[in-house]
Order: sequence, then structure tokens, then C-alpha cells
Amino acid sequence: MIYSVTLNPSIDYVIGLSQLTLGRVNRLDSDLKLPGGKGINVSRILKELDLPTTALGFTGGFIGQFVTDRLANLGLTTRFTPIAGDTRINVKVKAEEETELNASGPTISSDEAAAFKRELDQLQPGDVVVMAGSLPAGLPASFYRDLVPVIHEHGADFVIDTTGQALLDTLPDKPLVVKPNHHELAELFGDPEYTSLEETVQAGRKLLGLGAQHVLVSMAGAGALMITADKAYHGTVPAGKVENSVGAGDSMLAGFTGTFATTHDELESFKVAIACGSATAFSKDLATRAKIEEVKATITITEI
Ligand SMILES: Nc1ncnc2c1ncn2[C@@H]1O[C@H](COP(=O)(O)OP(=O)(O)O)[C@@H](O)[C@H]1O
Ligand SMILES: O=P(O)(O)OC[C@H]1O[C@](O)(COP(=O)(O)O)[C@@H](O)[C@@H]1O
Repeated sequence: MIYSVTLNPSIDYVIGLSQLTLGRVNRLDSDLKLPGGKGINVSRILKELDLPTTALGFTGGFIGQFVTDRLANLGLTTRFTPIAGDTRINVKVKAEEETELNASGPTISSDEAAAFKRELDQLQPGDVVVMAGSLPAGLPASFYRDLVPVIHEHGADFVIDTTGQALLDTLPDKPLVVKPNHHELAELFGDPEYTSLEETVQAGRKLLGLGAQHVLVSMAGAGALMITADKAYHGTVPAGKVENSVGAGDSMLAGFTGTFATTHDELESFKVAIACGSATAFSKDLATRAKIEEVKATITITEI
């Protein structure tokens, strides 16, 4: 079973308009409400791939109910911990360019945090826990790292999708995979933006040295890298119309984690990861299985 952890879910309110003018009333051409949050997106893609998954996290108020109901309609198993606060709304503006407005979310009490931790008692050897996204207020910055010993105690593995020091802090505990994008990777090491694949590979390899079991670096429309101890691979992404890249990174992580957990085949997992990321970028909502298969057939992986 792959468990996702979304401590700070959301409704992603995706609005489309040809031009956004600040300081004026703007009329929308389209609007879409999606259950959002990085772990939830991971579980949704795993479900599309027919892999067993359960979404954990905190939900509260009518927005939390909307998220839970929409996921139930999609047939997804959830075990959210109820909270007194209201789950947030994140606004994703698709105008001349994509702009994201992510709220900080509700405050979690210590009792709510303790109730969430009890959910991890159900972990079994061989399970994987994917922890992804921002921490809501009230939780200590070490919250993810503090869950790792509990996960390991049950013989389960973990994946973490976060940035900065919080990511570096968990590397010695050997996450199954980490997937920074190329901007996050440069920031992590205080480097200027990388200008070549070689530089990016060198930086990615440092994450392996620090403990990550697998390292993927996503580069949006420029594809992705997979870096192993002695090799590096570049995966192309097909040309296509980007409809909504929100959740593309989460989709990629789901594709790799789900495929690797079931096959232990790194190259196949990398290919499925890119297919899931790009199929989501080419869709208004997250990718469907059919779109993932279609995109996968066009991806080329080359050793560099
Ligand atoms: N413009 C795009 N065209 C095709 N694929 C894309 C595009 N943007 C994202 N993707 C796919 O999604 C993956 C993750 O996207 P990226 O933007 O790098 O991650 P994140 O959302 O974590 O910043 C990419 O490696 C690629 O497979
Ligand atoms: O927890 P954070 O960092 O605010 O991110 C939450 C947002 O991330 C998303 O999961 C999308 O993430 P990606 O585009 O990085 O894959 C949205 O659904 C959600 O609104």
C-alpha cells in the first residue's frame, strides 16, 4: 500500500481568462474546483495506475468536506484526520501566464497532530509513505522528519517532496526518491541556475551522497533527469499543448514511486514518471490512465 500524506490539502480553484488586469473587475472564461494538495494528487495518479493507495492528512470545515467527497466520488480511499479549522482554497490563475496563490492553511492543534500520528500505526512492512507539500501552522518544522522513525519502525519506506533545509534534513534517513525541480535543486545548494545538464547531474548526485536512494530532477518542458550512483539519464517530454501544469510534479512522483514499488525497475519507473507528469501538464485536471499511456509511448530515455 502506498499512503500519501497531505497535511495541508486545498481546493484548487483554477480560473482561466485571456488577460488579467490588476486593480479592475476581471470576468472569467472558465473556472474549475479540484481537490488539491501534493499528497492527494499523488494518490489520485496512483489510483489511475490501479495501484492500492490511501490518502492521509487533515481536513476541516465545508472545504474539507468538498475535498473528501470529491475523492470518494473518484473511488479513492481516504482516512483524513478531522480538524476544527477550515481547509484552505488555493487559486491558480491561467491568464497570459500561470500564477499560483497558495493560502497558508488552518492551524493544527496538538491533539489533532497526535490523532494524525496514530494513523501511522496501520503501516505494514513494504508500505511506502509519500509526504508532500507545505506544513500548516501549529506543526513544528520537524514534523515530517519526526514521522520517519515511526515509518521505519513499521518496516515501511518513505518519499518526501519538500524543499530547502526540510528536504536536506531527511536525506540521512534514506528517502526512496526525491524529486526537486531544477530551480529548487540550485536553491538547495545556494547555486545560481544551472546552465547545462552536466551541472544539474553533479548537483543531483550530491543528494545521493547525502542519502537519497533515487534522485529525479524535473525540468518542466525540458524533461527530466534520473541520477544513479554511476549513471545519469535524460528523458524527453513530447511536444503538446500545456493545459494546466498544476500537479505535474506530484504526478511524476506518483509515477515513479508506484512503478518502482511494484517492479523495482528504475528505467521503467522513470519513463512512467515523465509520462504521468507530462500527461497531467497536457490535461485540465490530473492525467487519466489513457493519456498517460498515450504520452508514455512518445518518451525517449537516453543515458548521458
Ligand atoms: N511544459 C511542459 N511540457 C511537457 N511536460 C511538462 C511541462 N511542464 C511539466 N511537464 C512534466 O511534468 C514534470 C514535472 O514538471 P515540473 O514543472 O518540472 O515540476 P514541479 O511541478 O514539481 O515544479 C516534467 O518533468 C514533465 O514531465
Ligand atoms: O502545499 P503547497 O506547497 O502549498 O502546495 C499545494 C499545491 O500544490 C499542488 O499539489 C500542485 O503541486 P505541483 O504543481 O508542484 O505538482 C496543488 O494541488 C496545491 O494547491
